Amino acid sequence: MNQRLQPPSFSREAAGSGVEISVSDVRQQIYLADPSSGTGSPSCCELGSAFHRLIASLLNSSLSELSTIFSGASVDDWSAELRDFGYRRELGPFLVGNAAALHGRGDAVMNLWAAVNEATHWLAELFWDHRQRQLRDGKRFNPCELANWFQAEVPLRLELTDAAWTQPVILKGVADSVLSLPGGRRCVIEYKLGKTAPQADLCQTTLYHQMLNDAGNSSLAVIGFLPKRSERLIEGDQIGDLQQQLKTLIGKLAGVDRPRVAPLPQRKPAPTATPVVSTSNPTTEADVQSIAKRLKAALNEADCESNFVGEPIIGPTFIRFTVNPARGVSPKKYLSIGDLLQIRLQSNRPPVIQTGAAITIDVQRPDRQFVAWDDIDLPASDPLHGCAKVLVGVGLDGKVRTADLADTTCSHLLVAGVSGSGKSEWLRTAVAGLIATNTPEQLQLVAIDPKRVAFHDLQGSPYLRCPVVFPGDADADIIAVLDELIEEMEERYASLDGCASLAEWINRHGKPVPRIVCVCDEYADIMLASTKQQKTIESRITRLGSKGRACGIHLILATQQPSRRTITGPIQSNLPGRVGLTMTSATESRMLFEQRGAEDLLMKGDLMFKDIGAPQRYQAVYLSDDQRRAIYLSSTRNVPTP
Ligand SMILES: Nc1ncnc2c1ncn2[C@@H]1O[C@H](COP(=O)(O)OP(=O)(O)OP(=O)(O)O)[C@@H](O)[C@H]1O
Repeated sequence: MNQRLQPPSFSREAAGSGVEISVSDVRQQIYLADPSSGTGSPSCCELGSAFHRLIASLLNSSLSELSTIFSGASVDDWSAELRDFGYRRELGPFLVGNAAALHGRGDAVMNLWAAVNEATHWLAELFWDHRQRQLRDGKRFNPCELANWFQAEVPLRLELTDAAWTQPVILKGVADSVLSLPGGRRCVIEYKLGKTAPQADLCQTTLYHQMLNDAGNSSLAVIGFLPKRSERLIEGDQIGDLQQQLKTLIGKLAGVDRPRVAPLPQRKPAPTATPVVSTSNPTTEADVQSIAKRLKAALNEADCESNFVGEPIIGPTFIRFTVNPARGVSPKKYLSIGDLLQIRLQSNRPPVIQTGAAITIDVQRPDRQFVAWDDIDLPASDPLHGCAKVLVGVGLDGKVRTADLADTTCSHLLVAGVSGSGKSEWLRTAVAGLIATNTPEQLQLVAIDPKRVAFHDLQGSPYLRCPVVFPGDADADIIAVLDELIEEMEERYASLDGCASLAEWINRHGKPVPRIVCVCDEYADIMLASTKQQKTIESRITRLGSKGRACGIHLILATQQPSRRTITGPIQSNLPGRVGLTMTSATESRMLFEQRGAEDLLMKGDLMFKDIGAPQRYQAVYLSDDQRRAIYLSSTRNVPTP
């Protein structure tokens, strides 16, 4: 059964003066919104536990055992000895003892074995490096010293409070491992076996990190072992925004946040845009009541008897109704009645229906409003750093949503949508937002434009790092452009001089270094030119995606065709922020968000955005051609600095 369709059931308990919630609950909720992992089946869980026991047991070995294991002459010898020892002590007995339960699960067992190989090699390398350091310092190699720095299965607890919450939340969980380094620094480590859910794993580790008392002086690492080892190490001071977003999610899950009802926004239509359904009268409260009545009747007709929860919320593009299914009605059923609701509500497209803690039904607003640039407040800009926030759109609460490129959860963005969905407009407005909040010393743009119309107006802008690249022109060399960015990235890393990030370097030296944003419309057109080109471009994107953020280099890539051919594994995992405009099918929506829904969006800048948790719906900001040109060609920041 599709787990996403079940309402979440959290192990919420009243814990004296607060609501208790576990880190696994939070992870599960993020995972269900983005279920790209294969975790969850009992046999896999059993293998996962065996894997964790194996690592803990290796690290708990005695001095004489470790000395024997590490008596060989190379790191490969150490790795082989460690693996064989682990097999004899933990894995072999586990496999024999569970032979019946593992019958028919040969693939899973082979995966476990591959992960054990990767993990023992990782440990062998750690011990080898430690030995080199000890020898360099004139000390005797003592493997137990390093092993003792690891503490396995560490129980953690944290009380969270917030002025907007009705009561505190007690967060509990058990971290896989805490590494205590000399000098007091600590690192939370989560070991991941099998295909990981990167976002859920990062969030889980971030919470454990926050639960350490000395979170400011510690870091976190998520280490995956399948199909190959992958390590993601993050310094504590880089995850402030993620922690804040997680706190908001926790407040919701624990049911302690106070509900908010947004006022009815009446925004100016954009000069060139026409409403989806023409109406001379703006939506009134009476109209909303009438739509609610028709919706209720249609739900009853579809055997989805529902109770309406709270007031409908009116956004610029649609009206959101929140409902609870009556007893006996499956939440899954709502996902199959979109076409009927569309007919009964006489709208152009089926409503967007999302299931989760409650069911939301987004009905097209009869007098669709567009969000004009002049009506929004741009994000604040720091006098030294500028601003790394990209305009995403305006939400149901009337507030502007931004994607912070400095944040790990959306350091690079993938944008997708059919022709006419508003993709190019979104990219152009995103670029305008960045220009308006930075000086040319704080921001440099690299624009790649296969359609030749998306960034035409940028030519001549003082923010361009190099002239706009028009693939197809004789002198346009995309690979060379990406290679130049990689070279810049490596140079920046080399000159960080002990600073954990570019931001820290800028603070230390008190002068700006430009953030570089490479924005590319229709990247799939370029990538799919040939198999060789695909591999080459993919490898460049992977390098920039995995290492670019810390030194201020970011990618924003757009495509009309979100398919397996264009959103390949490396691109999926290295471009974490997602902007989805209208798609042709639910399959495409799943490609980007792991859930359906984007196929029912209403074109013209109606979009979903996802960094952590479930995707949220926004209306993109509209910028007229003249305004955009003026912003592109100006050389000063347009917003006041705080
Ligand atoms: N945020 C917006 N607000 C209002 N109208 C919009 C918005 N974004 C796009 N539109 C309207 O939708 C039309 C199509 O947008 P756009 O050219 O960006 O689509 P696209 O997805 O890039 O399509 P293609 O790939 O064919 O170029 C625009 O001409 C504009 O009228």
